[in-house]
Amino acid sequence: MSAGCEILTTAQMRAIETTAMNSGSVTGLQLMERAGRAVADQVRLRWPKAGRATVLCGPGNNGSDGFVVARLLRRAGWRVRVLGMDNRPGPDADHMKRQWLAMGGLEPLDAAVLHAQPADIVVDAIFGTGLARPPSGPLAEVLESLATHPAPVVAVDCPSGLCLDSGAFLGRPRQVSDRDLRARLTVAFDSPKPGHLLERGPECCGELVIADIGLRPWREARTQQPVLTAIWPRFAIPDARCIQDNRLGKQSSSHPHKFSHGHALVLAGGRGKGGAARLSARAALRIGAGLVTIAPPLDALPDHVGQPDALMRRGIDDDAALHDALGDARINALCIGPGSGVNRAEMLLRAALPARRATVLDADALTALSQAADLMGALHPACVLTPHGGEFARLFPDLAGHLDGLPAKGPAYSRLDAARDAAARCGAVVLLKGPDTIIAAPDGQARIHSAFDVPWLATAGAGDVLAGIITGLLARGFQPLDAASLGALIHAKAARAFGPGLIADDLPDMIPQVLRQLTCRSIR
Ligand SMILES: NC(=O)C1=CN([C@@H]2O[C@H](COP(=O)(O)OP(=O)(O)OC[C@H]3O[C@@H](n4cnc5c(N)ncnc54)[C@H](OP(=O)(O)O)[C@@H]3O)[C@@H](O)[C@H]2O)[C@@H](O)CC1
Ligand SMILES: [K+]
Repeated sequence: MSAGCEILTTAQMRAIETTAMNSGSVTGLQLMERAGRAVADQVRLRWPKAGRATVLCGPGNNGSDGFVVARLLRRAGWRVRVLGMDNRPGPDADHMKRQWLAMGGLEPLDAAVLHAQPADIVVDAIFGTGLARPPSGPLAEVLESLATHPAPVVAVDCPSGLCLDSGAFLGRPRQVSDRDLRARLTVAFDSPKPGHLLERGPECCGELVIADIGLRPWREARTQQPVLTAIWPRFAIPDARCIQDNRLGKQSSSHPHKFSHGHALVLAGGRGKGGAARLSARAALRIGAGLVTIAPPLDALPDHVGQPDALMRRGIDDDAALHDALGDARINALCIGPGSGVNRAEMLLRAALPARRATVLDADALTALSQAADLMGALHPACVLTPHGGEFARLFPDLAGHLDGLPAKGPAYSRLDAARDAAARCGAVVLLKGPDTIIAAPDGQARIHSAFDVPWLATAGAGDVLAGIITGLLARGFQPLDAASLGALIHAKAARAFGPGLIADDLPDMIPQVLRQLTCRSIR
């Protein structure tokens, strides 16, 4: 699967910047000038009529970018105030500051000064990738008062205080707060960073633009493959790094047969409890699994008659019956957990995991896993775990614990770190659900999928549908990391296409429309 756009950590970004400068082909001053120009250009694009800008410049290079923005906006006819610090910057930063001082003044970076005069925009260039600890003293006061400032905020690289590796505000609770600094627009450089997409990042960055500052040759010269990518990123990016996957709609042979698209087995719960598994099974059919069988206990088979007719039914009462069913090697993907009940899930897992088929563990299967330590040891690389935050905390309490409390220093431990650590520990793919869904593989590869714009996806049964989509993709032969990533993408796209008012039952039937969008040429 083409994996979308690469995400760079702040350390990787710094390394690329250093390599570029050491090559002698580009200087730090040139990079700063390009960064500042990119921000000024975006401001002028959105506010074509010159107005009043207040630019807040911090102690490091983020602040230097701010001085460039101030200079370029002044040249473009804006009335510009700059609030800055009386610190001793490095030579490049000093150069940028002097260039500004040749054309304008410098007021103290102070909350009262910020509010002393009105502005049409405020440019936040206080902290960027170098934020190392929670802001304190007067800088913290400026940031607090900026959060309630009436003018739109344009953030240079990120809203200041946001840790670009985790998406948490350093020194602040991780939950949503009225005191969060929310930018209207964030202009970041070269590549998105994890914090743009995780936790508070997407909401607080506002519109995110990734600006090209000429570092591409050094980014591409690195030998290692990207290990962290954004799936179907929804931000503007200046190059063609976002490639779509064309394999989804393709038949796997020139004479396709239903078995060439796999056979998914969805284990269901007892009488009257089959709805969740039916949602999963319907989604597995819609995503294109060749055959889908729903398997409740024998006495619950009548619950599933004709829903839908394409669904096959088979009674599976116990682990022995599942073991028998798995004698058919064509059954190549299992879904265990939705509506199954915890005891039944545990029994089924004991039979299923040794068979080493591709297996999605959701809902009750995750609870069963958290209660039986030996099952955790039976997981294998073809398993996909799909916990939400609560299930994750039951499965990996120590990892979830790292996310509690105030993030005290950067880079803060992130949901990405937690998902990666969990995948490495259990040897399976972990999809940690949320508005920022993270999909992590045991080898460290990870993907982030942001779906902050579809809050109506948080509806009963939506998780069962996701489990079914992933199971169907596994049946079709997608690797676990790809199946989980594409599953998250298609699930959110289906919800987006339906719009508010969605119930989980609507999701599977939106899948054909999403597939047409994703693979329009190859599916026809
Ligand atoms: N990478 C690139 O390609 C390019 C990057 N560019 C730009 O550079 C930015 C990164 O610059 P940067 O490394 O100087 O970091 P930045 O965010 O300005 O802050 C560091 C300063 O803040 C200080 N400090 C830290 N925490 C603090 C706290 N809580 N309270 C108080 N002080 C604190 C810290 O001091 P120290 O920790 O040493 O005390 C240091 O002085 C990046 O975001 C982008 O805008 C472009 O110009 C060109 C291309
Ligand atoms: K900033």
